[in-house]
Amino acid sequence: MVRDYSQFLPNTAENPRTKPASRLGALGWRPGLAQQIAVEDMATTPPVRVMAVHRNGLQVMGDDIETLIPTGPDATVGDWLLFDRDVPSKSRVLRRLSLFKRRAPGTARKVQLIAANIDTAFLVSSCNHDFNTARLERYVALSFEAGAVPVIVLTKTDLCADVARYLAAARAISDRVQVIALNARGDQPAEALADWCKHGQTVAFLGSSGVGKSTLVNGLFHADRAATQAIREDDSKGRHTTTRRELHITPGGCAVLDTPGMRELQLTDARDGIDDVFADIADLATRCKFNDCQHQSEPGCAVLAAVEAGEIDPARLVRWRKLAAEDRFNSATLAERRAGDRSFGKMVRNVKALHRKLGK
Ligand SMILES: Nc1nc2c(ncn2[C@@H]2O[C@H](COP(=O)(O)OP(=O)(O)OP(=O)(O)O)[C@@H](O)[C@H]2O)c(=O)[nH]1
Ligand SMILES: [Zn+2]
Repeated sequence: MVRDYSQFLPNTAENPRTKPASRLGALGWRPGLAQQIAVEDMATTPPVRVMAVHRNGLQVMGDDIETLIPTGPDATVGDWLLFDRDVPSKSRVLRRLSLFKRRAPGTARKVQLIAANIDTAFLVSSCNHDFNTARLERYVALSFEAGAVPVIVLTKTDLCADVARYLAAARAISDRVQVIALNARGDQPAEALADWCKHGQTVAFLGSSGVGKSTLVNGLFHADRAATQAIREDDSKGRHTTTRRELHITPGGCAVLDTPGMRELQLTDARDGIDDVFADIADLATRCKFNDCQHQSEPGCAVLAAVEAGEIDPARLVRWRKLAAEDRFNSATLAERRAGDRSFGKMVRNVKALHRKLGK
């Protein structure tokens, strides 16, 4: 059977007038999702996107559908469902193209879905003392792990005398991550983020409170959709102004997520994402003499050799170890944690010792 998905594809910029913009297209519908459903089923179980998660259900939207599905499907904001008209709560969740998740606090194994089908994760930091390399590395690892493309956005360039220094530090994080710097309050955001905010794309903003996420979202909408509040001048910390967890579609057809939950993301099962950020170190580690090399003091350790040779920044090695340890700890079950408490404590001491040894 030949499937024709053309009607579900976003209109291209070249032919915006050929037909009215498909709502599904603006919502992010695309071939990777369309191939999960037979064309003849599109009418009986039409695709809908989860626009918001409420206490009493999921707010979904599709072509000619806008409704609340009572709690049932194990879905999160950004998910695509095949809407079951007869029994909405039995709507099937489509395979995700990306997924941000975290472990529920308190329990060892329960996974909470945060956001699904995010194409680009804007990792926002301002050019002031909010800037923290380790935190950005963590967000980059999470984004890689989730399957989203991370882009680092440095804000408040208008208040900073040395933007180049922040740019250099952010660029050093990974050569796979683009970095942009801007004044979020000006009219730069829409243009600076345009490459990632095209019709049919879904983007999310991650970053500490007060770094300018809502301001950037405003810039994309050219309107005051997300309320921004005055920042406390003294410590560069913003007040908590964002409380919603939903997708908004810009006039240009880009779905935008700005959710508080994304800030508190823990590293869980993010081993691959971490290795992507620290690809150089992870590569070297495969060349250590011992398979289980801890890169502490083992003979034939390729990582330590590279540090000694000045090829690897020792501070970066320390951050990699911390991130990997955090991931291991968060990913472990309660039982594993208990059993591992002793070795975890030992590992922490080892990292601290390495810290001291390297004079960091
Ligand atoms: N001068 C200047 N001010 C900015 C910039 N970006 C954000 N601000 C200001 O910083 C304050 C906080 O910005 P928000 O956009 O609310 O920050 P947020 O990241 O959304 O904060 P939460 O909602 O708490 O997570 C506001 O007063 C903004 O106007 C910037 O690039 N330059
Ligand atoms: Zn080693």
